[in-house]
Amino acid sequence: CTKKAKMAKDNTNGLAMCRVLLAELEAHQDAWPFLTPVNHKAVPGYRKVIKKPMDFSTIREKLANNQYLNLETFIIDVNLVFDNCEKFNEDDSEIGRAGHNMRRFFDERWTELLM
Ligand SMILES: Cn1cc(C(=O)NCCN2CCCC2)ccc1=O
Repeated sequence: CTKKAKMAKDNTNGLAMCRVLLAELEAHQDAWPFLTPVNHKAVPGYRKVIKKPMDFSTIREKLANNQYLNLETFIIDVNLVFDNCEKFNEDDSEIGRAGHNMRRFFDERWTELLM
C-alpha cells in the first residue's frame, strides 16, 4: 500500500474511483446477471437463501445518494454481489461463471488503480 494508495482510500479520489470502477463493471459483457436486482418472484428460493441482495443498479443508486464513505465501503457492496452469486449458483453454470469472471475482473482492476 503506497502513499498514493492511502490517498485514494480517503473520500474524494476514492469516490472518483468508485464511479470509474462501477462504469467498467456495468459495461462488462458478463455483467448481465448483475445489472438489476434479482427478481425473487421469478427466481424460486432466492429471497430465502440470499439475506442481503445487491446488484449494480443498487450500487449506482447508493453512489448517487452519497451512501459510500470511501472506496472500502464500495468494495464491500461489490463483493456482496459476487458472494451472493457464488452462494446461489453452481460454479459450472452460466451465471456462476459470469460471477467468477466479474470478480476476477474487479479484483484486478481496483488493485491496478490503487497500486
Ligand atoms: C445474479 N443472479 C441473477 C439471476 C437472474 O435470473 N437474473 C436475470 C437475468 N436476466 C437478464 C435479462 C433479464 C433477466 C438469477 C440468479 C442470480 O444469482
